[in-house]
Amino acid sequence: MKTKLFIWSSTFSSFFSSRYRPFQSYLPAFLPNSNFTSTPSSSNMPHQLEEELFPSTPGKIKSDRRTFHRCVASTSTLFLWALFLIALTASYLSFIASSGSRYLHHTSHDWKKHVRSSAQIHRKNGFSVLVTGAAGFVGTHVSLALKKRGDGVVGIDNFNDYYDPSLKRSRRKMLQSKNIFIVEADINDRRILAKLFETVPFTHVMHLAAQAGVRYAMENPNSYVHSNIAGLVTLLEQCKEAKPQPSIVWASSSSVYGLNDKVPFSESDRTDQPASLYAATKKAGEEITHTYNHIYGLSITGLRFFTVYGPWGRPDMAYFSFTRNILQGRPITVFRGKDGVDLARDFTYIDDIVKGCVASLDTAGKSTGTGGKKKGPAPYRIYNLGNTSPVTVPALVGILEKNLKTKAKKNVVAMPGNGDVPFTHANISLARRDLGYNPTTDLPTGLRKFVKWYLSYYGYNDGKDKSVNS
Ligand SMILES: O=C(O)[C@H]1O[C@H](OP(=O)(O)OP(=O)(O)OC[C@H]2O[C@@H](n3ccc(=O)[nH]c3=O)[C@H](O)[C@@H]2O)[C@H](O)[C@@H](O)[C@H]1O
Repeated sequence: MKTKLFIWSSTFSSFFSSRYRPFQSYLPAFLPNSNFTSTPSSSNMPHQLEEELFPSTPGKIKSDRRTFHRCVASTSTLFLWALFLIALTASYLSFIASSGSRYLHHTSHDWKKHVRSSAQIHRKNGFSVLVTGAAGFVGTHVSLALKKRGDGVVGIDNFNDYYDPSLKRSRRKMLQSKNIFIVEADINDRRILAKLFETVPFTHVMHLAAQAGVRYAMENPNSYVHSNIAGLVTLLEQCKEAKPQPSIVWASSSSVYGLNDKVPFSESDRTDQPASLYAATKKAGEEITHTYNHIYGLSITGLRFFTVYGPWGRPDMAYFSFTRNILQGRPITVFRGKDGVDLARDFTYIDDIVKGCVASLDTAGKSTGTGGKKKGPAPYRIYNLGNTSPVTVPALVGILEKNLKTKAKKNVVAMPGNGDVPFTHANISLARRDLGYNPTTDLPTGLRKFVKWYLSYYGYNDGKDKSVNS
């Protein structure tokens, strides 16, 4: 708060002094002994002489009356500025008060009761898991799977509007019906994180909160730094201090392979040539988590997800927006690579991803530190979670057309230089070996399930289309 006030006052005063330099030069007119003058050379000069030597309008000598009028005008402007400053301070204080009350709300007796009940474990040797991004696509599915088998699950999500927040609220409703409580807060909020860890000794953190989307990074780069870098560090700081330290499994991305063209992509391949800021922040996340593993003994597992799709998915992704446009008779834009080559993705169905996440939690191994002190080496792992069979984007459109029984209006354009990569293809041998990961859903099967969900969720089955703003 002190820092904020300082920034405020210094911004205001520098603005004020640059804006009101002319006003300062009039002050000596009614404060004869004042040293508050704008021209250093004039500090010891009689007022009349100064006016003659430095008239405000070159070539003209000002009359006393004009000076007087300006003084009056400037005094009233100063008064208006003072009012403005008071209003600004009042609104700042009310903002502080409201965020304080949000914090109090979050830490109330009722809040703790909800958190504890949600974290309750209902199986032998079960986990209590903090799921960040729990109202997100993968977060929702993983939370449900953990709860179903008897683990305690508490969610945290900031419900931002990167895509339609009403979809996130519907997911939350579904989780609530299974007694999964989601705290509405940003992972950058240290106080709330501290309260959560104070309330529950989490055994694991499933960190899925992130600013997703490859192309949006050109529109809003700072949101990636805020969530994927700053948010990650805030969370790790909390985890490192926790007693006991939780084991952490988190979502990296296939995009870290960037311009790598060795296929299929293996974990040991180059990841130092990201093609987008999104990819760069995920790669940075891998380095940052390594540091926390090395210094503080946090057990870390990073999962490189390959274009995850399915029911309750993300409206910003191609399969989702294509479905919406096809149903509404609107055109879709299909990107094509260099020399007319089709783009391809190793599309991975959500249920397979969930199995990979849960297996990662099960095999994570313990963190070794406590209260910020490392006691010995802890596991640091990275796995690809893909499907191992890339499909081209036109083939994806074909499958959707078949399921929707509607032809798409396609605009085929060259892939813009906006962070996209031409193809992805996962080598999943490591995940198979260590996690028993074995994807079983191909794209036609997965998209059939997605379309079924989409039609029902957006009311097509009752003849309504609620997806216009999705
Ligand atoms: O694996 C990941 O790490 C990432 O996967 C996902 O990124 P992508 O693989 O780029 O998925 P997605 O946008 O669905 O585009 C799919 C294909 O459609 C093409 N595409 C896209 C839009 C469009 O209008 N036209 C088009 O042809 C496009 O060129 C591409 O070839 C996640 O969004 C991201 O958050 C991250 O998790």
